[in-house]
Amino acid sequence: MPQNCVRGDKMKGLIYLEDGTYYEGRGFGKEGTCVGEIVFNTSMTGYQEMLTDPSYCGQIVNMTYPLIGNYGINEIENESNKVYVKGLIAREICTNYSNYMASSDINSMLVKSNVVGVYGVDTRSIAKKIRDCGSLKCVISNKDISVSELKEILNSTQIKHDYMKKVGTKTIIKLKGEGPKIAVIDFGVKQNIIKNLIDRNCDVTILPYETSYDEIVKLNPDGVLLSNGPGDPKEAKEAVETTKKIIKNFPTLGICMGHQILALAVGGQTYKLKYGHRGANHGVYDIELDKAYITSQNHGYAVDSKSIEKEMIITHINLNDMTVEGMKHKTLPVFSVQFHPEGSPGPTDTSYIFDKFISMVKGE
Ligand SMILES: NC(=O)CC[C@H](N)C(=O)O
Repeated sequence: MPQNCVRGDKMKGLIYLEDGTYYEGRGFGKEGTCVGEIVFNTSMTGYQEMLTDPSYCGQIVNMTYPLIGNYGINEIENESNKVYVKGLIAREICTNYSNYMASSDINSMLVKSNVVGVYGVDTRSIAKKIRDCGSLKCVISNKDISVSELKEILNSTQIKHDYMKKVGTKTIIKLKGEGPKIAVIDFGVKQNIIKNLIDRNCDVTILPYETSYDEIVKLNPDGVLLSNGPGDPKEAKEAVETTKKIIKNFPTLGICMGHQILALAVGGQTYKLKYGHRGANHGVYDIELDKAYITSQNHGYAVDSKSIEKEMIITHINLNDMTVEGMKHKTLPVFSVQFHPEGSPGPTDTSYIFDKFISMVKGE
């Protein structure tokens, strides 16, 4: 059993936010300094899924749950084959894990993946700060560095918004199955979305997000899934154009980024939320089923409800802030959700979304 000692027990850790606030803690993970958008996640578990979720690409994640690492890192709960989170902030880090599945600890994972970590700070007060100020640019470091040096780094570093290019498959991946042929447009797809399709016997083809409409037609899929992914949906201009054609000809499901791209494709608008939704217990109301669900969420943008009214019907709303969580097309077999029906981390109570999609694809 590894000892509960983080390599950085003596390592300094500093967080500096663009409004001038700074926090002193200790360092862990890879020794270094990184700049990114700071976001907070309120899940009590699921740090491994979060670290490997491509939708977090470029972001520094502040975990409000006070103990991170206690069940270790395993070979199974990866949402991709890389750590995409840029930096990690925790109240307390545990490397003395206790779990039969674990084969490594969170500190080793961050070191191996070149990810900077800071712990020993009040992550709940940081979350409150983000809630008050809205989305913030941030720099964290576990090097021997001063606050004024960090400020300088923050001001001189521009955050590049090219995350979509960094994630997702670059080649076509085929996963044979006996059921419906599903083409997944990969904006940074989570493995558990693919797993949900495979569990339903689908024949899955994962396509780079820049795949042309003609190439999709050649595959002759029974349905198309627009995946989750990082960044601003408005940057996926070509994908929006391709989606306009896809929805006229194929049953389509959009998840998270896919939902936002679908909104843009029907002439709607998306906007940046003040501080986003990231957690495993966001209440969502399914209007058609008259039922509330606890969902897993990770998004910083949302669909403007008024802007989609002409083409779409709103099917789900967020019970905290009443933002759009799901919609369906008025005439075409096309629908989408902002939350994550695959959970991971989080409840899988809304996995009925996948069943609904498969039924739709089969024309049931
Ligand atoms: N998980 C996702 O697909 C996130 C979508 C988009 N990048 C957002 O932050 O809103």
